[in-house]
Amino acid sequence: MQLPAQQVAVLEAASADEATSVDALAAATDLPPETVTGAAFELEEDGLVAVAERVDETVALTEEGREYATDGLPEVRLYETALEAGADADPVSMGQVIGASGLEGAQVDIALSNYARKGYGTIDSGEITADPDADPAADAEANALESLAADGVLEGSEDVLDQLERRGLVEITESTVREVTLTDQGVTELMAGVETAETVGEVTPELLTSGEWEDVEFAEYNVEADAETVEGGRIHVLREMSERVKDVLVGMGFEEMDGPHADADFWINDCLFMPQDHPARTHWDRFALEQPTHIDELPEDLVERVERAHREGVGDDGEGYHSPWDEDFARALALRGHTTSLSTRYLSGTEIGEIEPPARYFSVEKAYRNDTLDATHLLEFYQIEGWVMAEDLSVRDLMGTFEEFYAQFGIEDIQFKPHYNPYTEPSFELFGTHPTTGELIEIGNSGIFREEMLEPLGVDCDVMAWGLALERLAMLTTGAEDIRDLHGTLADLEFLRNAEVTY
Ligand SMILES: N[C@@H](Cc1ccccc1)C(=O)O
Repeated sequence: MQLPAQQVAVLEAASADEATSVDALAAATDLPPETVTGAAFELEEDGLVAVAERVDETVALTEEGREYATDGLPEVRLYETALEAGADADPVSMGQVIGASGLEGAQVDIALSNYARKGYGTIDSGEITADPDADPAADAEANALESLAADGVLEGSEDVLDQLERRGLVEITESTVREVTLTDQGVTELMAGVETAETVGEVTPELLTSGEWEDVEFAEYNVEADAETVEGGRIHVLREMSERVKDVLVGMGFEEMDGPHADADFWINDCLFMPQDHPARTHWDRFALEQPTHIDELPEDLVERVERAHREGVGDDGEGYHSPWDEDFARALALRGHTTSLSTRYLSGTEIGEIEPPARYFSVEKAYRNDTLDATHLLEFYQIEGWVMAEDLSVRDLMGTFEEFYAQFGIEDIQFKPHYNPYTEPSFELFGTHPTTGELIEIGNSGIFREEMLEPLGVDCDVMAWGLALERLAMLTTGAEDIRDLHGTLADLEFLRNAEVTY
């Protein structure tokens, strides 16, 4: 009989006595596994082979699992230290045992939450006891970890495996394994002689113009064959997040602001009543521009009013810093350290003319700071800037706006902390709880703009305002624990492929 080349290869590599896996056949035939699978199904249809399927579980230690396999499970370490401290006789202070155990950070919680569950002892009102009969050598979880680390073989029951998976110490992956065995008919055909039929995988212009297509045999498609996973492109999760934030704010009645990334210090700081000798205005914190160094145009009358506010203060009592002020310093260009520069531009009337209350504006744009890169800081990040201009605004309005905004992302537990900004009074920092670590993370800064800032800008009603961090919001909604997983060179591709913007 005649068969396509791949089928002949698989048929010849398969055995009647034992089942051969697709991977083994792929190695033997030098064909990709998906081609072998396709050929095997074709052969099965012709009754020449039997294809059996099973699901294989592979268990691998996670980084944390590997760590515990070497150092011991935190609860076992706690137990051993408790024994040394004599907690098998009398209760001992927890602080003392934890200190002596060398357990740190999250490991302390892990130790405590597993200690009593596994019968190592009790923990009650700050004191710990150790059950003298407990036996760490018989700890099924520890033994399973050890055997996995030593020879990749898991010893232990399904329950232990489940528990280890729940604790994030092992990762279980399932894969379908297909095995091929020759049937009697296959053996008969092989003995009678199987030849390779030339088959054609696709129609080419040459086949069509030469008319050869009429005589060739076409390979059949098998839509069930496993194929290589093709990762398509997608919109970056931060971009999606930013689009979603914009939708939410537009839905709340806000209009969008737009403006330069590199801007005069005048708009970034001076209009915010930030004294020119403020520490955030030193070259340590800002990215200055080398070329051009200064802005060309600033509205003269506004410059004059801002200078007066800095030098003489504002209001009847002339309160303020009475600090020196230099126009050349204000004209210097830098990458904006916050997008509040857009707010000052709009509030001053220079962008779209005088704005009448009630009005609401926002932007979701990049800001740049010479910070130290860590799990919650990037050198460039997105700020969700916003402000509301109206008569008689209060802190309740500010808090209510945040509650309404964050609730749309499923965040219902924001917390406020009194804060200080040179340009707002009162001021509040906002915090949210990280969904997996439970840590409070700062997600924004806000307040009610001071008269010293608003008067020179020509605004004579209340303005409440904020700058929220888009990446931090994304950490709360996606569960990313490190801002660098979201973007930058260390970003985890697997995470970026799968992360969803929830709301
Ligand atoms: N500019 C502030 C945020 C803010 C804007 C407006 C009012 C109050 C605070 C920051 O970057 O942290």
